[in-house]
Amino acid sequence: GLGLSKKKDENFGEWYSEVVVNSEMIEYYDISGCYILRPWTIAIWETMQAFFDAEIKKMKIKNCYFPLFVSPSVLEREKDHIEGFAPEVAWVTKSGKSDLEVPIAIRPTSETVMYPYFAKWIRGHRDLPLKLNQWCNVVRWEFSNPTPFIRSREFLWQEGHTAFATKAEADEEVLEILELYRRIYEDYLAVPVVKGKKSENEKFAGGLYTTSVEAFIPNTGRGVQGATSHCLGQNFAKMFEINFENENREKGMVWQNSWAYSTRTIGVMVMVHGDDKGLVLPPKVAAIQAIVVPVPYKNTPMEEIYDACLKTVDTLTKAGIRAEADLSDNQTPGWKYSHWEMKGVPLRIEIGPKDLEKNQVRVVRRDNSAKEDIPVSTLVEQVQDILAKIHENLFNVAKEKRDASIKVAKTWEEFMEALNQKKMILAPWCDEQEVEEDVKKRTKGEIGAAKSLCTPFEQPELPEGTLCFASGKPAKKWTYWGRSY
Ligand SMILES: O=C(C[C@H]1NCCC[C@H]1O)Cn1cnc2c(c1=O)CCCC2
Ligand SMILES: [Mg+2]
Repeated sequence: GLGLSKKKDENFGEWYSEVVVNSEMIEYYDISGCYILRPWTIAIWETMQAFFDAEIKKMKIKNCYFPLFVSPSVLEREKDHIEGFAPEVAWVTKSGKSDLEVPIAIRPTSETVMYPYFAKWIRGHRDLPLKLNQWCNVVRWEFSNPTPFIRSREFLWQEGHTAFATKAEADEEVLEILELYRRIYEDYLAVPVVKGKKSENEKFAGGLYTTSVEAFIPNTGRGVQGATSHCLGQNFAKMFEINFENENREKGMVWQNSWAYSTRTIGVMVMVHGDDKGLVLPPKVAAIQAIVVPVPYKNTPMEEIYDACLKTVDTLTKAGIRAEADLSDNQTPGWKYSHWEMKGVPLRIEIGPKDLEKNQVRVVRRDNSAKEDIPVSTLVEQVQDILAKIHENLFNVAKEKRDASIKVAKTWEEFMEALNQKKMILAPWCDEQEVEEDVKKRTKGEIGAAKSLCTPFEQPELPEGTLCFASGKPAKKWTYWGRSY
């Protein structure tokens, strides 16, 4: 088929939109901010889900399902939680022709849906820890520019909600889940992320502290919050009276966490790895890892070539590699090459007459276009090795680009220069909330203000006397700053 009409480095927004459509991941929908997720997307989502679901099952976390609908009294119970978000809540006000007595909210997240029942189910310390997760959709009626996967009015996610007798248990789980999110990005999507803590300003208003994995899109110079793992402290326990009787028969409130990753992960992967030929899929999440294409030659009999293609698919499939053959007889090999490149299939395997003669196949990598002739006898192990190399290369290239986008800034001038160069800025900060507010005010503009992205757990050395880049007060920590999605 035809290639992309937009280039990644020239018109990122339109390039992205074209890639997600031409790779058959997304179909646009008639309601703004809503998108159809096609099988090519769901295959990616299911692979990550299989990993994450297995991992949380090892942690004795159980899946459940709570209703989509929330009654207003409950939704508005936790004040800080809701006031900042109220405009984003979608409401059902009618059924058929008649108005509902009381409007019903559609869940934007499920803390308030679940926690009245946590209060009911948790009586004594034997009921703890209570650890639930649900795979569902949520609705947030966002107004800023909708972007497939990155910012949509409905999205798929998992949301974990856990309750413990002690803070120590909650703290430990927050980091255990955060490590799973790092693995989703780095081990499955080949996207480098930074683990860190959100500022007071940026944390989940209803919580005690928020940790996150932060990605970065070099082309737009914007950070993107990849996934979050919050310790809620006892805030919601107080609101919803979730308390228990401990061993000494004392009444105590539970310590809670909530954590989520969403289909936003897929958008980050597209933005980071995609190129001017289309999507580039990391092998672990590719629905098809190797596409076998027959290359006819003048009057050679096609049956032999087709048989070789099907045999190759069979051999690879038996070894656990997701392989398919494109034997459609109404497209040229060249058309097929660009079609499967657009869809981001990591490996193409070409089989023509000379390959038959030499009992070999020609393998072409999607990430760097490298070509290699491989004897059929060692096909499986070589394909497995190449797929592993593709993941590694995608990660390394993305990490180099991300690291090249990081700039250290110690003064306001250096900060502003780096910000305007679309960098992710690592700066010493006094950790004062008003100073962050001030940075937002001073950087406000057409393309959005800068804000803190996270305070990385890996802190560089902070020499005595280092001053905050924004306030000039004594700096307390190194923090990443930047514009964001
Ligand atoms: O959703 C969370 C916190 C928490 N929810 C559960 C999973 C982890 C974590 O995302 C924050 N949040 C974001 N956005 C909104 C809300 C909200 O609570 C509530 C109202 C509408 C918009
Ligand atoms: Mg939001």
